[in-house]
Amino acid sequence: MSMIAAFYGGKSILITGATGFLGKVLIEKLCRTSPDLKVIYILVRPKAGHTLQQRVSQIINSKLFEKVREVCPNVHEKIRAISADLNQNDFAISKEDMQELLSCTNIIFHCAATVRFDDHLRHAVQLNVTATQQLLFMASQMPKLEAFIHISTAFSNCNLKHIDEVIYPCSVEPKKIIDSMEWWDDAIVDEIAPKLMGDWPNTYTYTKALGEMVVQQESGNLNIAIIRPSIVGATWQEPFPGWVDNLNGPNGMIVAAGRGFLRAIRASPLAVADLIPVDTVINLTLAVGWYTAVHRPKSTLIYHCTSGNLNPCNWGKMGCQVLSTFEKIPFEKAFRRPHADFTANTITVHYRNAVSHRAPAMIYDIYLWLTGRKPRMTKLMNRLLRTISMLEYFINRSWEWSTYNTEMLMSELSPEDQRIFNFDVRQLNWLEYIENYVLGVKKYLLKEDMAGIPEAKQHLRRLQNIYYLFNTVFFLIAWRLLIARSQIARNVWFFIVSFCYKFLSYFRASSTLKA
Ligand SMILES: CCCCCCCCCCCCCCCCCCCC(=O)SCCNC(=O)CCNC(=O)[C@H](O)C(C)(C)COP(=O)(O)OP(=O)(O)OC[C@H]1O[C@@H](n2cnc3c(N)ncnc32)[C@H](O)[C@@H]1OP(=O)(O)O
Ligand SMILES: NC(=O)C1=CN([C@@H]2O[C@H](COP(=O)(O)OP(=O)(O)OC[C@H]3O[C@@H](n4cnc5c(N)ncnc54)[C@H](OP(=O)(O)O)[C@@H]3O)[C@@H](O)[C@H]2O)C=CC1
Repeated sequence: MSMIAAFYGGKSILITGATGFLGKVLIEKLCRTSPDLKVIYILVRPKAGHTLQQRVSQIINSKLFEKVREVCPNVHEKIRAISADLNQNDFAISKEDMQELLSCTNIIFHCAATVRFDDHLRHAVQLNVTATQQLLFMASQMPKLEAFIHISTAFSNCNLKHIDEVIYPCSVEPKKIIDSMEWWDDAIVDEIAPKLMGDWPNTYTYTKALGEMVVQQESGNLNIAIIRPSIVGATWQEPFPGWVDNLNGPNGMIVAAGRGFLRAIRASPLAVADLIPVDTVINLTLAVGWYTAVHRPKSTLIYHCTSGNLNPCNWGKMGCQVLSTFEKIPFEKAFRRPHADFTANTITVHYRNAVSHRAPAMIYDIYLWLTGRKPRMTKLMNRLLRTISMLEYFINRSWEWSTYNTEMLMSELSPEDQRIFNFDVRQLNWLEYIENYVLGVKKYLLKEDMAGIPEAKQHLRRLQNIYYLFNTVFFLIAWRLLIARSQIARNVWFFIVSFCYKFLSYFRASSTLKA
């Protein structure tokens, strides 16, 4: 019998960020392994014309929840959506709902965050710091609370090279920043942001570091743990391999490479690609929830959920496997044949951006314009290059994260729990994982049918022929222009033509003699 699964039986669990990438996998695993849990409260905001109930139904009726619907047919009754906006005071939760949450909650998983790298500092502080502070305040009023699990990121200290499972202080106290945000206007925030952020590359990683400090400072008597995942990727094993549903992190790059937009990226092929499957993160999260509640460690434990020190894979190997998977499983509607490489040299990057990214986009836009359609490729390409520029920081460096607490927890689990809540990345076969990842991007993110593969291959062959034709025409025009302007080019051309003529004459003469 799984101790972890049994632990969640009969429990009331509060989840923030439940509609997000990690949140969905968390609910799925909880409902599948502990169908006898009492209730999962999820704090959800109505969005894009969808009511709360519609948002929940969309999740429960999705492919990801296929197994859950079998194991726990009354899953609709287990999930109680509470209208909440984490940007508002008291999260804009109604009095009755708040009362129920305060009196019933046993475990909190705090996943909500803004994960955008370019978010305005004010918004990032509001969600990643102030909302965390407010949630901790709510937690302190929950008599039945057994554990508060905060999801942070392994990159909250990306300004360091070696990172231990401890909280590192930021130079300015989070409380001061929260207070200042109330009276600083946007112009002041914009001016002061780079000074506050120092050597953090973006508002996301900086505010996640502040969020951890808040957790430490406001922990009081709460039983808290922090989980720091690195770059979270598609599912490895559960509920099925390759599930992914957003364009964050590597996903967008895989789409861009598979559709032939991405041709070159500034990256160190030997830098460690610290990817971690989302189901591994969730298994660790549930194990940490159990351990924190049952063993009540004396201090707040931090768990690194990373792959680099236990089973490293570098960007070079990952990129090769992504590209070789496209050969077998091409994406539909490719702009060009997938071919991309990593380059470390800045001049080469500028050259490749001009020749391999911007020029084809402009040529295609001219073609669209000439055929009476709206040009769009240059805009799309600029967006891609902007995204790449934000990701570059993470693919040109390696970090070392120690994993003592994570390994300690692994050894505390029963063999049954080690199997059901597996977070041992040493068992991960990268080549197989990446192949399933690319397949998952095609099936679950791009929603492409596998039956379309022959047509996609045919399309790539057509693109290849267009590429050869374009290059030949381009070469001939360039050569013709050169000959018209340069005596040297004319001499070379004369030499080549006369050489070919002599060779052909000799070949013809010798074959006539033989006959
Ligand atoms: C040699 C072979 C190469 C083969 C590929 C190999 C893969 C290598 C990849 C390397 C990737 C490394 C990634 C490292 C990441 C480190 C992460 C740290 C971990 C974390 O803790 S947090 C989670 C990560 N967070 C993110 O990834 C968020 C990043 N996103 C943003 O910050 C913003 O979205 C961004 C990129 C600034 C764009 O902002 P904006 O221009 O305002 O666009 P929108 O977000 O509003 O979206 C508009 C539009 O664009 C679509 N979109 C968004 N992102 C992408 C994308 N990456 N690729 C393609 N399209 C994207 C979005 O869906 C919208 O479309 P609409 O149709 O709705 O308009
Ligand atoms: N994905 C990754 O690679 C990594 C993620 N993490 C961490 O994991 C956690 C989850 O990330 P992930 O699932 O990828 O993020 P997503 O962007 O997929 O999900 C974010 C969640 O937060 C919710 N949310 C955002 N703003 C509000 C608000 N004002 N009120 C209520 N809910 C809100 C979103 O709700 P809505 O659907 O309404 O927008 C969504 O459910 C984060 O803490 C992140 O820092 C850490 C390392 C890597």
